[in-house]
Amino acid sequence: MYKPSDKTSWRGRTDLPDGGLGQRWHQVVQVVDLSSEIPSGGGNVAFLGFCCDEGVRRNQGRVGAAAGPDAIRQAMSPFAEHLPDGAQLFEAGDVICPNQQLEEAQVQLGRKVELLLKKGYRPLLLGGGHETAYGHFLGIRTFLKEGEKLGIINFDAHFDLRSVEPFPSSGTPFLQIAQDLEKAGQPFHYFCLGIQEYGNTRKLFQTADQLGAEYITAQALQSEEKNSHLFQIKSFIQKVDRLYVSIDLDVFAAAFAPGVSAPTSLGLFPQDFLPLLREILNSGKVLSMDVVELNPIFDSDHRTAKLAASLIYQMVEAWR
Ligand SMILES: N=CN[C@@H](CCC(=O)O)C(=O)O
Ligand SMILES: [Mn+2]
Ligand SMILES: [Mn+2]
Repeated sequence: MYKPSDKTSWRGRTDLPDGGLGQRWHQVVQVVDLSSEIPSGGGNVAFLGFCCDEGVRRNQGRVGAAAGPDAIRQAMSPFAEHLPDGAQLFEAGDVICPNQQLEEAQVQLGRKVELLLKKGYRPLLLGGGHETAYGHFLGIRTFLKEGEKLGIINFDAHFDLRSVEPFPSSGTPFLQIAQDLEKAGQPFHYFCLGIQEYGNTRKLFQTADQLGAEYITAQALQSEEKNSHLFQIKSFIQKVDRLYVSIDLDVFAAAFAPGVSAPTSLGLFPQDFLPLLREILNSGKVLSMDVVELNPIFDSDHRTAKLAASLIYQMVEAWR
């Protein structure tokens, strides 16, 4: 289920006459093959794709997110290279979900995440539907030290706390995580930012409340109370040791993110989001991140892929 990168999606313009000063991401990104021994990551970011939309299919969504990772790579390719001295970028290939084998693909994804973390990389996963999150968590959980408290920050129009019965899907990952943590006697610290009331039933709000989940709606985030939101985020971060940050692109307004499984007309503007992301990354607690739900089939003019790529540019720059 794992395919190392052959770098074919990393292509873009070149400015050869400018030499080293004209470098772009597609020219500096280095392949790491997770099927063999890998060098230490030295705290650098490694991209890992999850080519999967089986969870979206099961969740009655419009499929296409399996092609998300390559679309994001193509959008990142031409970025001008401004990495800090000594920083490197790594490309760790894809975990691919064949023939509806979602559960096994999530286990495989978890193993690759765990390997990257153990070797000292900062994993940045490219989804895939939001079923990416459960596989991602499996790897994070195995890496965490005994007693370390994990906080999960999910930017999403939806809670993704649906019942795991009759089957797991892109709508269930955070309830799966809550249930796994409960079985292990560990707390579930979950903060969802950008919730749309009309996109979540009373049942989902009830589940969120029962689990002690924190959330801020998109409408509140767009209001003037910016400082109180930053304060709430800081307080959440203080309670935990490590952070897993998940960004579902449907948290953004459909004008910016049309290419997702479930578009959100009244979603966030990127400018609402960036100060929150910076606050989170400045904490120094972020262990691993993902950007999910890009569906290239509906992505007019690659708008959503370009948004995802631009967010990743900011994430790579501010992640410390
Ligand atoms: N990944 C989650 N997706 C949403 C889809 C909502 C919709 O189809 O409208 C959810 O399950 O809530
Ligand atoms: Mn989601
Ligand atoms: Mn969503």
